Amino acid sequence: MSEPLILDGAATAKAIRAEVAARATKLKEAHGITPGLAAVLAGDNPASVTYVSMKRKACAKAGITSFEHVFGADATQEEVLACIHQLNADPNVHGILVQHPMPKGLDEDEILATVDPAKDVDGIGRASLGDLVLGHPSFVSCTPQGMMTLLKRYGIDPAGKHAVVIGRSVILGKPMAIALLNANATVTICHSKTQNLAELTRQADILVAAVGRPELITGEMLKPGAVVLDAGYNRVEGRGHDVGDCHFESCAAVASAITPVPGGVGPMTIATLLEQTVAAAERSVGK
Ligand SMILES: Nc1nc(=O)c2c([nH]1)NC[C@@H]1CN(c3ccc(C(=O)N[C@@H](CCC(=O)O)C(=O)O)cc3)C=[N+]21
Repeated sequence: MSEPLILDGAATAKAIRAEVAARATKLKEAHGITPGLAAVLAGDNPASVTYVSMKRKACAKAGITSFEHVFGADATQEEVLACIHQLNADPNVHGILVQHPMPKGLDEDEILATVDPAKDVDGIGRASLGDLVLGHPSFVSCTPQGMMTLLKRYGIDPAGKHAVVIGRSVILGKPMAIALLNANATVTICHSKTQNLAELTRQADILVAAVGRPELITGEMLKPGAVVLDAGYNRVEGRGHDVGDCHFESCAAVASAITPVPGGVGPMTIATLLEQTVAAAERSVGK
């Protein structure tokens, strides 16, 4: 097999962020508004803290104002809900991101359901997920949407392909499976109780790894020529950067196209969040 196509999420995200910045400038000039994104964080999950700080920097560069509401791990449901209500009512806030996972003791479902659907730029509230299932998506969970954008920009059409999604989380595996189905793929969803995982992954024309198990997927589990999208970001002791759910070298030897970690799916997640925030601000002025 020749060298695979590297699906360069970092470069693609950079192009999207430039488009977002131009749209933000236009909103400012035409309507005098600056898009605003609020992050609500509780507890000190290290991945969440990293993500919120990356998001803050990306917003600043794209001309989006960011707001942060940080609670301790002992925050009460009432405090967090009061914060969401306040953000729903704030005209300077066009997007609200509730950092997942919320600490145990908080009812994350209720918190997400309280976010105004018009501001659910992270796409994981009931209304957004329902719209995705109905086939007329409003805001889509950022990581799946980022992967779909990457496929589109590289001219990879899922229609008629067998897509195998590993993982069934509400922010990743489930919405990715639905998005691929909406794009006319034949979709199989695998998870921790799946038997004969390798037998299924070997049938994948498009393989999406979204389980949070470092290097679970190896080259011998792939069909030659598969397109591999790795949404994993695992902290592994002794490795200088996050490690994906796929073993890169062995997978790259078999795949026709593959996302690296870092520099693949991660940057697309942030670019999508910015894109959907600008879209929310545009909709708020009726564009
Ligand atoms: N409501 C919610 N929505 C999320 O989208 C969400 C979340 N909660 N909780 C945490 C995870 C984590 N996440 C990442 C985003 C970008 C990178 C990313 O850009 N990573 C860089 C590497 C960054 C570095 O380590 O310097 C890369 O892959 O190139 C990683 C992880 C979004 N998440």
